[in-house]
Amino acid sequence: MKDKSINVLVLGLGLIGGSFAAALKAKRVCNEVAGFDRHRDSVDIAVETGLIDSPCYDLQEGVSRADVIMLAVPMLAMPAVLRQLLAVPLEDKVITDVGSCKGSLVESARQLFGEVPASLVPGHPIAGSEKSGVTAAQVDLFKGHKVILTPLPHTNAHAIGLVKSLWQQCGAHVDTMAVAHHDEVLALTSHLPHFLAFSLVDTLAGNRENQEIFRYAAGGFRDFTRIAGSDPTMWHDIALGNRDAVLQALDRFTEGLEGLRNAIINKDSQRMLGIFERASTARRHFTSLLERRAYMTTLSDSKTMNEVQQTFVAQPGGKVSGELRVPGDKSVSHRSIMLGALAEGETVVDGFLEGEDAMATLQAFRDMGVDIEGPHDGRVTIHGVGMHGLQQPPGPLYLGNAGTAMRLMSGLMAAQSFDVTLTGDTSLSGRPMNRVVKPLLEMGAAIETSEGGRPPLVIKGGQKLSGIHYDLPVASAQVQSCLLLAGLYAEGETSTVAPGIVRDHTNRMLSGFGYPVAVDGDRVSVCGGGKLTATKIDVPADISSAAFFMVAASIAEGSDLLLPHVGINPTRTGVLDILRLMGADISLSNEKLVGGEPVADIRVRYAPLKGIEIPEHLVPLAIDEFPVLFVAAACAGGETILRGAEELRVKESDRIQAMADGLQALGIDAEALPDGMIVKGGKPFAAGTVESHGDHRIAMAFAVASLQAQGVIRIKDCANVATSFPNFVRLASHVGLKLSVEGQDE
Ligand SMILES: O=C(O)C1=C[C@@H](OP(=O)(O)O)[C@@H](O)[C@H](O)C1
Ligand SMILES: C=C(OP(=O)(O)O)C(=O)O
Repeated sequence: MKDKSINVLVLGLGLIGGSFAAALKAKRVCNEVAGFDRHRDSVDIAVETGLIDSPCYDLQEGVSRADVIMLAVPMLAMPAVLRQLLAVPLEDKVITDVGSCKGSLVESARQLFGEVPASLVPGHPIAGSEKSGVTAAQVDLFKGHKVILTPLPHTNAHAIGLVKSLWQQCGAHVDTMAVAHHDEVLALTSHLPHFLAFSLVDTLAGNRENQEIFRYAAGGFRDFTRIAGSDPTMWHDIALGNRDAVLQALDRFTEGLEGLRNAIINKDSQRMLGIFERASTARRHFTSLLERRAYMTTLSDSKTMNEVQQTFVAQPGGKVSGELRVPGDKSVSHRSIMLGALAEGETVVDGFLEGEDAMATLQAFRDMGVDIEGPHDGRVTIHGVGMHGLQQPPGPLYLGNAGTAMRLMSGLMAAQSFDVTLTGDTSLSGRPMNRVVKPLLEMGAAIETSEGGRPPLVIKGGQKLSGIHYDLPVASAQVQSCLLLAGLYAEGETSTVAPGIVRDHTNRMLSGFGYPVAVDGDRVSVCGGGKLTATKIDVPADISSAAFFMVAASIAEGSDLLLPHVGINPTRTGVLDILRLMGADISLSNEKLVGGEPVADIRVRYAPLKGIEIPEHLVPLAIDEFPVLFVAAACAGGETILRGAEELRVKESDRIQAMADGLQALGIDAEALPDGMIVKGGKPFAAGTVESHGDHRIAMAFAVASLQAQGVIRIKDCANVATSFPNFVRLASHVGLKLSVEGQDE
């Protein structure tokens, strides 16, 4: 908005009102930013310190000049201020506020005005501080923070747009929520922690030993109680303004605390460790999710306040050498949690992938009441609850970026006795789910999707499933696995036939857990009603992660790299076959079977590559490796043609388009086909900037390209690399890539 004709009046020049005025004034987007406060001093200070353009000492006169009136007074003062506004002709003036509870404001407005004015846009910036008053105001208080607007169905769209754009001018990200939902969410995430902090400090301060306590109070006390220094009046108002939701939150907390107290009384170590482990990983999991990506993306498609656009900066040239153990296999890690949770007994998993995708699955099962210890150095211990032991999670299960988690879990969740909703980030929310929903409905499941068969999946529990035979229309291991997992609970036999070879980790692992699986040619089936027995799982290094370094070593002269303990399950080795057809020098040693999965050490040495027509039957065997194989193709002499790979268009991004665009941006002749690509290779990559579209494999593929580049390659939006390959930059740099990360670039 650059509407210089707008006059804004801020009523209440405390921390929030003062900062809002200061940010708007600094941006020079309004004709005038005026300020009123019942303490005249505050108005004078706001003028002296340049927070506002002009002072307002007469409320009625100020209101009559304003187009937008921002109510930034303490919550319990809101009704009185609204009453004063009643006396002024408001015409089409937009009114908004910053109160922490929206229900009470809306109710006051309804009582005073008869109905809530269409020009009232309730708002709440999530950016406070334990400091208060006009002197604490800061021009950048809202920068990068979230503001939640809670308009009513009849709120004027122009008014919403205007308020939204003012907040955006202050640097905030704006989300929209329903009033009641806002109050419930804030009661849990903000109000409850504040009341606990006040109560803890008050309790300790009243203790006879208080001197000693405060003298020796260490980091834990400091961290937990910082917010107890907040403005008492404000929090008094919030307690009363959001009383019902706050009481519910306090009750939930008291119940949890009582559980912990009992565990301590009974010396119930498993219970205690369960609580601590769940909390500690949930904290880490959510911190990493919230710091970098979509938070409640289903509520709004805007990006979050914390969305950090990581950019990889790859310097040109170099080679790769030495030894590199890449992280654990993602497919096996997901499945180990799912089957371990449903097994009877304790399953120990080693080599677990501590990437965000697998951690999302782990967190989801914790949310369903499964005690899971770790990961500690790749080890996870799952205390299985048996086939019918999962509990209803407290809310939707958030699966981040992980398609595998959502598709496989939809099969399991369809068969539970409780309702559950599966959600994901922006990328996952755009991926097709009808491929699993359709056959699950045939089995008797009750599932609703969003428009076009997209997530969230709302799954109704208590359905009786019956086995079916299903011919998969696409060669998808996720669809096949989903049906086999649902089949564990279905009456009779569930059988599948895929139109090509798909990864078979589910069958192998089911057998490892003692569940009979019949494999007859391309037909795979299970009968429902059996049980899983806990086992030990050794997760091999992920061949899909190793693939980046196989290509790296193949394209950079002088390279010689050893990748130990990589999974070489024959349903995953398409990348080895394709690279060998292109002339790569790859040798395998130390081949063995660990926990039902074949592994080997893979040595790759530089060799000149040639373009090939990629045999179509290899497509499902290398489905995740094409981004980096396109980089190999660009370095190979001649033309490489891929067809029959339309599935690449519905991965974390449209991988055909994303790679073709990126290759072209780096000067490579790449033509996107509906189901593949033609790459004319043989010349180095030019310097340039490419978009990864938040897709981990696109980001890592272009990092590898830098080895053959003439200048710096900048790769945008790389935070999702952590979904499948934690520590990629460190490990890649260790073997020779010249890679660094630029923080926030926008
Ligand atoms: O079953 C699995 O673990 C996976 C199957 C593949 O997906 P599709 O089944 O969609 O091909 C693959 O792309 C994904 O990364 C993991
Ligand atoms: C497609 C992928 O994963 P998912 O489907 O689990 O998101 C991948 O890792 O390349």
